[in-house]
Amino acid sequence: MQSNELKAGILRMEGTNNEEEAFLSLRRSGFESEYVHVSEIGKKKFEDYDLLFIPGGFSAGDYVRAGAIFASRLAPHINELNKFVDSGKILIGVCNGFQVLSELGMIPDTGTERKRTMVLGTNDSDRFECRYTYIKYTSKNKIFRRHFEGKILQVPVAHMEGKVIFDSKKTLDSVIENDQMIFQYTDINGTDSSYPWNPNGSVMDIAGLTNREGNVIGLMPHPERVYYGFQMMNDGNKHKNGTGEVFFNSLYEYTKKLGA
Ligand SMILES: NC(=O)CC[C@H](N)C(=O)O
Repeated sequence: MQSNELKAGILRMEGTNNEEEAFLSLRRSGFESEYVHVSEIGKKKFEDYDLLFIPGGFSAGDYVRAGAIFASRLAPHINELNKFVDSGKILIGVCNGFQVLSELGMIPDTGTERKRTMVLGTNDSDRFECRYTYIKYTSKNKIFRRHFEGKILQVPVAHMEGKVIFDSKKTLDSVIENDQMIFQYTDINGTDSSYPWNPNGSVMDIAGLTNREGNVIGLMPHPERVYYGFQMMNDGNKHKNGTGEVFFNSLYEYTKKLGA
């Protein structure tokens, strides 16, 4: 019997450590989740999934650079991955997953052909930053707009290499012009973004970026770690729902509409 459920594939390899939170979050929001180890690609085909998720962690021990080895394991399948993205489906990377997408040159994708134009460098603090942050949703990206427009969200970060650095001003200008800056770090009021609000020193306080079309998403904070309200930090506000629930519901709603 064929399943009518929307299927999310969670890519993983040795050292990914957020796949279970991603698996459960995707499932709670309606997807049928399935792990795809990099060694299974080919046997499991990207085109059989409705969304692909690259989770956080320390793939290959962060050797070379965080995400570099994971990206090199995906590089032989880049045509298939590009086809997946060109079909309009969502490819999303969180933290180590964002590092992988940046290494692959899939974000911010400003050229006519995908080539690398950014890195996620070592945090300005030279430390692993593991704590709650606030991010604001400033873009008009259609996936999250309905729920997040004008909102400030609490989401935790846990990374050492999260500082967005572009290769040129031209890339930054193009990112702004194409509305690719999806999340920016801020304080709780949306006014201050100096350290520690911006945990890594990212240019323009960037916490999340998309490709030009808006369906490849990379972000450093971890919405899968705050699916429920009780996982949120007590900051005086009543967090009935976790940021993650709304985030993953948005992914589901968008994917469902795509297939309709
Ligand atoms: N939580 C994570 O995905 C960690 C990301 C990466 N290993 C870093 O420290 O930069």
